[in-house]
Amino acid sequence: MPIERLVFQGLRNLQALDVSPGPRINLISGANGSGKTSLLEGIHILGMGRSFRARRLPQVITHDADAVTLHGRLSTDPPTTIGIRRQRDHSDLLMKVSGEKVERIADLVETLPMQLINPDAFRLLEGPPAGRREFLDWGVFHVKHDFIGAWQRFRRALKHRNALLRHGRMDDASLNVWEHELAQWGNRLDELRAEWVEAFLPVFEETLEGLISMPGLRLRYSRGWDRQRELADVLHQARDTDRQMGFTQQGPQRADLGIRLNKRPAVEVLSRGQQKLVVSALKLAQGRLLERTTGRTCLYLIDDLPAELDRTHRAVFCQWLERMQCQAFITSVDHEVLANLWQDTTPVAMFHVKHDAEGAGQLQAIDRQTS
Ligand SMILES: Nc1ncnc2c1ncn2[C@@H]1O[C@H](COP(=O)(O)OP(=O)(O)OP(=O)(O)O)[C@@H](O)[C@H]1O
Repeated sequence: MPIERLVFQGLRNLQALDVSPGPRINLISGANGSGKTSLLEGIHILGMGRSFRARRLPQVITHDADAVTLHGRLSTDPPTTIGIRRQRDHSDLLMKVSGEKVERIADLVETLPMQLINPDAFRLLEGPPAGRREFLDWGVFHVKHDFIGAWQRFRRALKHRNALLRHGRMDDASLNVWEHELAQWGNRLDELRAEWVEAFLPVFEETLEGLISMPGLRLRYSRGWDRQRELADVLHQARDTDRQMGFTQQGPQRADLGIRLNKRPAVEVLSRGQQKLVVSALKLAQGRLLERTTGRTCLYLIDDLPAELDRTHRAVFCQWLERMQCQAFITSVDHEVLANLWQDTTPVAMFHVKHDAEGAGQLQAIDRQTS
């Protein structure tokens, strides 16, 4: 569901803001350093409980402020609100959904499904498997309701097994207990992931085909341990080597999404631009599958689109966003580049971030065309 109101205070260089974004395409323009990315960052924190560029949340608090407070209202009936507050001198992150305090980031993620497309996101193909696992689990989390329970039980069992391995004690009875739990929930995670990948593949292939023709490209899920063997046996037999290493070497915590072109790793053969299109197709396909399976839309945060895609691919990318009925926040230095890419029937809201001599950024609505 789209965000219909944003109220931010104490976020980087941005002055306190209270804006009503459009339900579909929101274009944010402004000079370098004006605060465009900071706006996307604030929305990202609302939905994910963390920044996409600061390791620690206090870094996003305006230099002379005590706290950052972010508030969003979603156009559900009745409206859903999300509130986040982080004080500089407290380590706790206060999170509220519809006025109720929540403890788990998963509650935010569930409330506001979002995908980020920025220069870092384009490293999804070349980066470590953890990024691709996160991508995979985002999809599974939103469409498979028992995923979070299975994931939490699996993580708990993994933590206990790793602790026993590290302490170096030959406590086989305890290991048996946690390995049993680990195998049970690990197998469940694998089933859910495999089912999701099966549904995702055709959507991804269709989306990619719409962006660029790449017939030899294959996406393959690997579960993290030998396909021919039971997880329980793998864990049992690996006890000695796992003890030496001090952690569990095989299992769903090592799963990956392999992306290959004509049997070679895609990163080795694709140009930077082609990699960007593959990642764009992955991200768009996530939102399309979410829409198809749950009827919910995914919010897209897209940082500096003109810099990332050429004119033709930019236009095709925007057509997908239009078709998907999703809400998107797209930044660029110059709004002219993005303003004419949309059909007359698509509601487009435009904002400009103006910054003063001291560097403070002010978000202003500059135009709006709705159908
Ligand atoms: N904690 C902070 N408090 C105040 N200002 C900050 C803080 N952190 C960063 N800034 C400043 O905020 C400004 C906005 O940065 P931001 O990355 O959002 O700009 P941008 O419009 O996306 O720029 P670009 O087009 O160059 O990517 C920068 O000038 C930066 O120095």
